[in-house]
Amino acid sequence: MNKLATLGPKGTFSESASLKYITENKTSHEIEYFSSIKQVLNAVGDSNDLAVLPIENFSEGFVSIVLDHLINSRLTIVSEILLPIQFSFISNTVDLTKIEELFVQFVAEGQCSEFIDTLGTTHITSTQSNIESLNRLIDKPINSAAIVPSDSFVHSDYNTVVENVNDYKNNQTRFLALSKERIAVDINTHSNWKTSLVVHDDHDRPGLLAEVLTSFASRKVNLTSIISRPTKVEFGQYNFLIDIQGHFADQAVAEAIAEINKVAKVKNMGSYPAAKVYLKTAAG
Ligand SMILES: O=C(O)C(=O)Cc1ccccc1
Repeated sequence: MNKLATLGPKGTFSESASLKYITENKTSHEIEYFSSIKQVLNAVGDSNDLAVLPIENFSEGFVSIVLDHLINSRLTIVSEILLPIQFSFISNTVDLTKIEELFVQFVAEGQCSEFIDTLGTTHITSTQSNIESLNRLIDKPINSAAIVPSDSFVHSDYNTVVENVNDYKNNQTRFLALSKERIAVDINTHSNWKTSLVVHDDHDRPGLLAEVLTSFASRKVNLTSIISRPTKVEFGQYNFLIDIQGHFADQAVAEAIAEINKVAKVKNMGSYPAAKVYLKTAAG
């Protein structure tokens, strides 16, 4: 059976995204849970043919460890999955000034920064996953607290529960399904595709990025995101991860990529159906 690697233990948002991928794509993957994002990245292409990991949060932006691995790997993006993300603060302690230690996952910490600031000087212990945060609280129930997914715990088990401690009520995270092999999908099965590219040029020169962007603009290819990451080879050199609307088999996209190829190195990370964005509700 094919195995899908994701961040565990069971109950993480990454697991929810994996289940959504399996259901929507009708695959028969068995989920294998790893205790850190790094371990998931090491497993895909080795023991597992697929991985599902968070790549971008609504307020915190890109998850650099995943982004950097993706840029430097031979993995292909086969799907994006968007999930609404709500966190709760839980503790057995009622007087919040007595809390000595807060367990919070490193991607979650920034998303709940306003609430965490209200706790004052509480020691923050960074965890690898939100369910690790829950388990660490269960192991150390006195004078500690955790920030956990809102549907991951039994309310009556805790004396203090503060719901929706994320800074933005419309919080959401985009996950990617990464494959070691390209999976051929009929372009006609979806109407709304995205393509991710990594663009790099060793020779820093004026106007290169403008030329790249013009190749898309002149063909009315819409960019959905552009982000630079240091190459970590030479200071001041960057890879650009560019997401565009469309499939690499679309004429306009193919022509733009061919043109960019003449002036810079382009790596095609894959074309995949675009996820539907959760719109802001009247309640915020
Ligand atoms: O720990 C989890 O539940 C994850 O899947 C990682 C994560 C952390 C914060 C927001 C979304 C995903």
